[in-house]
Amino acid sequence: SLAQAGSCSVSAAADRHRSHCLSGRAASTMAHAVRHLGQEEAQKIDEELFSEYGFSVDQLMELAGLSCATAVTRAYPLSSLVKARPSLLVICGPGNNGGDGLVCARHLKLFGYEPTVLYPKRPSKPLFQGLTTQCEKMEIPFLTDMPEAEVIDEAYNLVIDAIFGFSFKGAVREPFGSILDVLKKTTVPVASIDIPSGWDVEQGSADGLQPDMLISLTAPKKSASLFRGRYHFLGGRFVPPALEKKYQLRLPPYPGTDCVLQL
Ligand SMILES: NC(=O)C1=CN([C@@H]2O[C@H](COP(=O)(O)OP(=O)(O)OC[C@H]3O[C@@H](n4cnc5c(N)ncnc54)[C@H](O)[C@@H]3O)[C@@H](O)[C@H]2O)[C@H](O)CC1
Ligand SMILES: [K+]
Repeated sequence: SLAQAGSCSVSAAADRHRSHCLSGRAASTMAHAVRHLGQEEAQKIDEELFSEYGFSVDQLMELAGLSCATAVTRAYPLSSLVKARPSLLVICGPGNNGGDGLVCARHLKLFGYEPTVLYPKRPSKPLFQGLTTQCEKMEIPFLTDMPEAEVIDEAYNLVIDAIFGFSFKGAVREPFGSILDVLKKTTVPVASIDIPSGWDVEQGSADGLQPDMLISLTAPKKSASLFRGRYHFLGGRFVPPALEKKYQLRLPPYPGTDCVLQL
């Protein structure tokens, strides 16, 4: 309200809640602030980070995965988990979204969680082999099959969906169609990395997965406006200002040294 707006000061704590503290007009301006990217645009920015800006995939994947682990820890701190063990299931797909999932699992293990990974389609590239070895050496178990929905609800506090990101297109192919069908039947919260898997990157999916959390990387994609879960975070604090300006991303300022921001 306007009365609240007058009493709000700009501080790190207020930063996260600033849209509640602004006047109606300013708040609606804020709502338009972060740009939502189309699929081709997201892929173009990604490509430019590698070609023009000299980043390697490994670098950005490490920062993306660390952001995801940090955001998950913010939304579901160890003290909030309902099961006796801090168990999580991380489902990784065949592309870079799956790679983010492996990095996220490794950091979550370092943060005190007990992640288990399902990684049914593994690319032969050294990057993904390395990330798999790192998880195995961290004593993160890998499942051979997708468990039934009831087993997931019984065994895990949370599922991390790292199946598809911004390059997903068309009808879901196996084995991921069956995996997503099971995931839709589970009642434990799902945290999706970058895109809720199975959603069209721009149009979403009316009968698709409905995650409790979405971690948008670099900038939210168009379908993020249809996200109805409790937690929407932005991560991937690696965008050079010149690139942000070129694509008019209008990213909200990350507080202090944080690598994530709740939207
Ligand atoms: N710039 C950034 O923000 C970074 C984001 N990262 C993450 O990378 C993904 C995008 O990765 P990419 O490899 O381009 O694609 P995906 O992981 O989305 O998936 C490609 C993978 O999936 C297969 N596939 C596509 N459609 C289908 C389908 N209908 N059925 C089955 N399989 C499908 C395709 O064949 C490929 O194998 C981004 O979202 C972020 O999570 C980087 O980690 C860092 C930079
Ligand atoms: K995903």
